[in-house]
Parts: sequence; C-alpha cells; structure tokens
Amino acid sequence: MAEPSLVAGGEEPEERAIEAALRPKNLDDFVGQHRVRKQLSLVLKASRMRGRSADHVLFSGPPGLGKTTLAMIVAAEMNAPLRISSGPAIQHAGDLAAILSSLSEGEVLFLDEIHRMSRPAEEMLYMAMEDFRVDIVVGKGAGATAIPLELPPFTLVGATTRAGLLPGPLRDRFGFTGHLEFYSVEELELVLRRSAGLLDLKVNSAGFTEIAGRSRGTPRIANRLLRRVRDWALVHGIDQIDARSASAALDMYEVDKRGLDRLDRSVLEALITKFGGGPVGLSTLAIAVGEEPETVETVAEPYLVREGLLGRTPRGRIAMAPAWTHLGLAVPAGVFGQETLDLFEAGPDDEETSSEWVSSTQ
Ligand SMILES: Nc1ncnc2c1ncn2[C@@H]1O[C@H](COP(=O)(O)OP(=O)(O)OP(=O)(O)O)[C@@H](O)[C@H]1O
Ligand SMILES: [Mg+2]
Repeated sequence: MAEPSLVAGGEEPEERAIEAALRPKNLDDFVGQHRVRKQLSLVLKASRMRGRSADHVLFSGPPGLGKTTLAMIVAAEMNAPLRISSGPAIQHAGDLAAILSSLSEGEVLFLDEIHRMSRPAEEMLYMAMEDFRVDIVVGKGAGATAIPLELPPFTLVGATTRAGLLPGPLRDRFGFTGHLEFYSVEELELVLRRSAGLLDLKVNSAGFTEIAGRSRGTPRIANRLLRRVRDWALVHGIDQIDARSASAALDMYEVDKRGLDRLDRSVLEALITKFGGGPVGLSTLAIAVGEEPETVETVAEPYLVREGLLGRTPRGRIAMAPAWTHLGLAVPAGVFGQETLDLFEAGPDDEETSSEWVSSTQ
C-alpha cells in the first residue's frame, strides 16, 4: 500500500502536537466562519452576562475545519474547565454516567464524533442535557431500580462530521448549532500567515497564496502543507519563501495546483486510461490503483466529487469532463459535464450524495 497521503495526513503524535500548538486559543484569533463566530460570540457573551453556563453547542462540518478548536475556545471564553471525550469512547450508558456525575459546575464537556455514541448513552444524554439529571440504573431485570442523580449545570459541546446521522431529539437539544464551511483561499492565507508567525517562517504574499490554493479549503491541510514547504526551504537553504519555492516544494510532494495528490490523480488516471472514463465499480477501481476500496472512497473521492472531477452513479464511478482537462487530455465526445452530475446528486435518499457534507473519515 502507498504511504499515507500528505493531504489526508496521519494521526502521528508529532502531527497532533503541532496541530495543538497552532490552534487559535480565542475567538478573535479564529479565522473566517464569520457567521458562526458572530453567533457563537453572542451566545457566550449573553451567558456570561447572566452568570450562567452557556447553552449546549453543536459544531458540524468536514474534518479539519475547526470544530475541536472551537470547542476549546468555548471553554476558554467561558473561563470554564474543559473535559474531553468522544462518541466511540462511550459505548455504555455507564461510561457516560461516570463522566457526567463527575462534572463540576459550569464545566464544558466536549464530545467529539458525537454521532458515534451508543443508543443507550444517547438516551441518557437527552435527559442530562435538558434537565441536568440522570437515572442511574442499579440491579438487573425485575429488581432493577433507577436512582435519579442531580447534575450541576454544564455545557455540552458536540462535534460531528456527519450531522445528518444525529437523531432529531439529540440535535434539538442543542441551543446553538454552528455549521462550518470550507474556507476561501483568502481565509486560508490568513490562517497560514498566523501559523508562519508562530513557526517563525518568512513567507511572502505570493507564497501564501500558492500554498492556500492547494489546501482544499481546509486549515488543517494548509498548516500541513506549510510545514512541508518549510522542510523544503530549510534543505534548499531558502530564507524567504515565495510562490516559486512554495510551488517547487509542493510539486515535489506531488500536491498539484488544485490540491490533488498522487492518489487522487491515480484514481482519475485509472478511470480514464483503464476504464475509458467509467462507469466502473469502486472495488475494481481500487484494485487498479493498488489501494483498499475504503481508502479510495473516504480519502480521495469526497474531494474529487466536490471538485466536479468524479461522479458517483448507480452504475459506478465516472470521470467528469474536467478530469480529462485536469490531466491535460482532450475531453472525448459524450463525456458527462457538471449538469449531469447535478442530476445524479439529486437522489433524495442516497446519503453519499446528499447536500449535507459526508465525512471522509467514517
Ligand atoms: N478558523 C481557523 N483559524 C485558524 N486555524 C484553524 C482554524 N480552523 C482550524 N484551524 C487549524 O486547523 C487544525 C485543525 O482544526 P480542528 O482540529 O479544530 O478541526 P476539526 O474540525 O476538529 O477536525 P476533525 O473533524 O478531523 O476532528 C487546528 O490545528 C487549527 O490550528
Ligand atoms: Mg476535531
């Protein structure tokens, strides 16, 4: 199997440590997402004025856009302690009861990947969110009794890459939902400027623009590419990074002008050269590029679909007209353009193509 992609990245501890170091610590440092930021700021300010813990908050959106960062900012802005857990870590209602019963007044509980919590835990959470109370069940079968337990007021901050998978009753119990959008190139330039300052790196405006344009609308990717450009500059003895050095560095890492990496391009190349543009089934396509179907589906496809380069149809994957152009090939007659893709996207209950963005990590 190929090495982890630069764009999809990995979960190495070093990676996480750097990510933590670059995280904005307050709302003023958080770039972009103006609507969410303004609304959240108001919610937090009002709770501070009332002297109460803030309403429960949900952040949704694709990976790497700042959900965890915002959860930490909520706690910081409320001057409250923060407890972190996640849906997959809470498999039994008892796991959740243990966390809830040890919260202190005003504490912020961050539940990442909240859509992956077990059903019984989820039901316990409903009551905790609404009434600040849980029923602890003691014993089994007919002799089981529920002992009610009062909880101190707390703020739940949930994060999910798949808001569509959250049950309605859970979604309704959040007082505020912030949906994060992909960032513009200009916003990513600001993210990069801030990170370059923290990393003590000299980059000129054109250099920032070059990196931002290849970052797939995602701050996490922007920061990652910046670090690779930094390595390249160091090795090549370059002091001030400009568009040319940024571009040479990212070309070397095989991240192209559109943010596509090696895997993305080999998927498109295989689709076009081996299968005449498709349709071809996912597993056949995956074999052709020497990857697991899941990797192709979750790592490469979401961005290719978003960029209008690849279409998912009931009969398999197809290359869209811009895919030929992107690879420098002439578009053959009869190839699907964007209008046709929109037709496929219209299917109401095909989750992968709903307007709600679908995580590339699940
Ligand atoms: N608005 C922003 N301004 C500056 N930096 C940001 C912003 N949003 C995200 N980042 C940076 O991107 C990195 C990833 O953000 P974060 O971990 O919050 O994403 P996430 O939405 O929680 O992703 P995941 O769904 O994978 O958990 C952080 O290290 C942070 O430095
Ligand atoms: Mg996160």
